[in-house]
Amino acid sequence: MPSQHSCMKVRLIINPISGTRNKAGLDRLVAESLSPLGWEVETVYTKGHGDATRLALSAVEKGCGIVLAAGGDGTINETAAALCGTGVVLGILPCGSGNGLARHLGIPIDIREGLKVILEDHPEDIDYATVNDNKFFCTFGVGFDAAVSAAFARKKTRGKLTYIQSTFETYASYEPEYYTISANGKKLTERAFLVAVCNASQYGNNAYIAPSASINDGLLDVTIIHAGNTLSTALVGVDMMTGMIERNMLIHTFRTDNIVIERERRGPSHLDGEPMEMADRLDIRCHHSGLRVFTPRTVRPFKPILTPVTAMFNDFRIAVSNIFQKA
Ligand SMILES: Nc1ncnc2c1ncn2[C@@H]1O[C@H](COP(=O)(O)OP(=O)(O)OP(=O)(O)O)[C@@H](O)[C@H]1O
Repeated sequence: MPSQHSCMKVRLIINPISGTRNKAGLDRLVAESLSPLGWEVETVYTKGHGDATRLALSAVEKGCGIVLAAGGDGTINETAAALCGTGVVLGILPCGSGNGLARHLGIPIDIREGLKVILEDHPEDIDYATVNDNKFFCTFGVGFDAAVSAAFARKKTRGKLTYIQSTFETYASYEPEYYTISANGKKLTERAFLVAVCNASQYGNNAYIAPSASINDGLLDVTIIHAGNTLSTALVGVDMMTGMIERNMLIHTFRTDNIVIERERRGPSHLDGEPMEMADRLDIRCHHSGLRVFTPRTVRPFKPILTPVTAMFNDFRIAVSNIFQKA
């Protein structure tokens, strides 16, 4: 198969604890699947937080032209952070619990199908963003979503069911906070359930917090969920899972290439689903076309209800087949 990246040195970074999928034999599966491209694939494993950045940086230094990351949004974030502006192409093999960036880009969650995207050899430049110099590629948030990320990180198990459990547990005791938001020459202060700044359309697990977001428009989609009562806030969740959040009365959305969020004190936030304690002032910027990623040549356009429901059935099918497959 002719490839613009033939004879390329490739590093495969695997996070063994991401998601619930068994990773035994994944290195062999990747090497076999990509053998038609003639790439020299070296596999390394992460041992803890920050490892994927270190391993991706050393891959760049060694002259690798491609780095493949097998994990969830945390692993993709750490890997991609080292590749921004280098021209080295990131390949995403979704093995996480949420897989928000992969889902946004239309990369199949089935790993064998995901490998076909790499075989298509179709790299594309996408935007990324920074919050006080920390990079994110999918979503950043303060408020309820940050609290859920922190709760999820404390759990001993991973996967979609643990996310759902963390969401309900957090919801039971969550209190909205005040935020002052400055963007596009305007300033507003309000008590919000959450403020999400989105480079991509979803948190992961088909939770569409910004269904219209484009990842290569040089802009971030901001979704503010106003503080409401228990029922109206629960309905936001339903609209988010069906891709209909923009029509919800509790939502305020806009686009910008930079935004400042101020809160009363430093506190929880999340970057691509990874919890992080951050400052009271959050300076967020979009960096246009800063990362090169393998993407599918064709992606079906997003359709409310249809796209999320199809994805949900597909996830179920993959979960069942993963039970019977080793890798
Ligand atoms: N060997 C390891 N042991 C424990 N933690 C690890 C290891 N390697 C990486 N990590 C950390 O695991 C965390 C979770 O990884 P990741 O986000 O990829 O999976 P996930 O949370 O299951 O998926 P998603 O982010 O899509 O929901 C990251 O913070 C990462 O730094």
